Amino acid sequence: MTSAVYLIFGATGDLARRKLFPAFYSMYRERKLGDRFAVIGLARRPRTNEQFRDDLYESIQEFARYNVTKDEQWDSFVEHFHYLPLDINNVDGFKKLRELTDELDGKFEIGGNKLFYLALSPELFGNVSHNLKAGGMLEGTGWNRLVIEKPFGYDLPSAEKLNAEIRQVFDEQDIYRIDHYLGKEMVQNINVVRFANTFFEPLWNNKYIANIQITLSETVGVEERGGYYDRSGALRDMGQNHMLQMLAVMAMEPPSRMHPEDIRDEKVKVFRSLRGFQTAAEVRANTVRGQYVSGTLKGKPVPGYREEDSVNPESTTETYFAARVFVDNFRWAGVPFYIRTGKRLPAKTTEVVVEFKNVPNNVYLSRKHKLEPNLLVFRINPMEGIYFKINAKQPGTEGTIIPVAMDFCQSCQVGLNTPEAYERLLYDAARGDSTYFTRWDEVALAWKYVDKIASAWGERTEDLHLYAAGTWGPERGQQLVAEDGFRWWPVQGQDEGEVHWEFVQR
Ligand SMILES: NC(=O)C1=CN([C@@H]2O[C@H](COP(=O)(O)OP(=O)(O)OC[C@H]3O[C@@H](n4cnc5c(N)ncnc54)[C@H](OP(=O)(O)O)[C@@H]3O)[C@@H](O)[C@H]2O)C=CC1
Ligand SMILES: O=C1O[C@H](COP(=O)(O)O)[C@@H](O)[C@H](O)[C@H]1O
Repeated sequence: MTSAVYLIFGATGDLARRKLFPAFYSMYRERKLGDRFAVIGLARRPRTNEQFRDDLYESIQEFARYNVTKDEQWDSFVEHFHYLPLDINNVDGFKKLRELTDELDGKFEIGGNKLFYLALSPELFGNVSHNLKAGGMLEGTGWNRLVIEKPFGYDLPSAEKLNAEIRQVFDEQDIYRIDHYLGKEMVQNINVVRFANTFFEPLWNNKYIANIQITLSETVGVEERGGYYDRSGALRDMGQNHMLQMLAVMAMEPPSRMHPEDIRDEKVKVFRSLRGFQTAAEVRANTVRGQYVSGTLKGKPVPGYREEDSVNPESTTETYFAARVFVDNFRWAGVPFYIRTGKRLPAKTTEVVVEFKNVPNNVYLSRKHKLEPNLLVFRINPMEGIYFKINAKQPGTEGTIIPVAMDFCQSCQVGLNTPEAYERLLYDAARGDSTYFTRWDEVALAWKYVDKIASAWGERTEDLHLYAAGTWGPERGQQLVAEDGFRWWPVQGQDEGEVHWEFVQR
């Protein structure tokens, strides 16, 4: 349990409401916060403490994992929450902030530790850092940590600028860059499955693995987020961060110890080994971008991307992105990693599928049995589990071979109520554990890789493939995998009952 004053910049915003406040409540209920903490909500609009606490209650009621009622437990939780109107661009406000922080620090016996959470648009990050220093917020005893949200820049040059601004004030070790996928239970489980079991690691290489597929599909459209998304697109919104991070976790070498820097060093080696694209033609051959047009999802008609209110009606921003990625090192030479993500796809799901090579000599071929490859599937989100597909004899037959599943359904056992990524990450930042936050060199290398794609795409728009909402993206996305003799394995989503592992006996 760590004592700290949590300063939430952007406390009236969507992220704070949907993720951060519910995370505080769960941490409190699970006794991870203890009693020596305070939370100061900061934003420009005026709010009294009472109004802020009412907003807090509503957000927890709507989004938290625990039920909440206005009882004694609530009273003792909410007394830790305070609000201060503050314009980040005005340093004078930071003096008041210092006074309130000191007052709460004394009242709750915190000892000077401060965690600054920037739930803000990234253009404000530099000014906040500067004014935190100028306003005297970083002086005194205890630690000061900065938690920042994605997107971390728009490309490598803008990310470098942002980083330089922040680094004028904070050391790298005190900066916690959020990639909330790293906070997901099953992403963290990938390392455990890989490094705590005897039978996966010997197979984890190009001798036995044919390809790895990472799918991050969403049923939601862009809705009211067009202001941000239309400038970003799927490649920057998901590809540069969540998808490449998951790829790195799958591909990294075992670290010598489970120390944050050792783990991040191994991920950096993966990023350095990514085969960068040299020409626009290479980019076109290995990537696909698409944009949804109107279609039907879950039986309901939905508008196309360009028809969304918050989007430019002539937008060429991609809402779907797929790529064939190679990690040019000893372990992975020749193994394609296929990654894809899209909005308005038929299912909300994140899955990582490892497709193994077939046995070297199929002794069953004479019986006309084409063996299905073994699959190991990490089901990340929203269902959580690990799934293994193997070939077995169908009972009662002369030797008919069928694929069967070994299915560890984590969410069936512990429910969908496992800690949310934000809870875990907030807790880790407060404890000073940066394992599941991205280090600057990872972020920079990921931008370097993605920038090549973005700039090749920027040169032409002819290859923006349109796909109907409710489908699995453009046909070209299927071809990308088929060209290598593979296919996307169907993923299991929560939203679409018809999407399932149709070839597996459950
Ligand atoms: N929402 C989400 O689910 C996710 C968000 N993110 C990232 O988190 C960050 C915040 O996103 P989100 O909450 O959606 O954004 P919102 O636009 O909903 O909130 C922005 C917040 O910033 C405050 N703010 C804006 N300007 C100032 C200023 N000059 N001084 C003080 N406060 C200011 C606003 O309050 P006020 O107007 O009162 O000043 C508001 O509280 C972004 O970087 C976003 O990309 C990342 C992943 C998911
Ligand atoms: O970072 C983002 O992630 C969400 C998807 O997150 P999930 O945890 O719900 O899978 C995505 O909708 C959003 O566009 C992106 O900014």
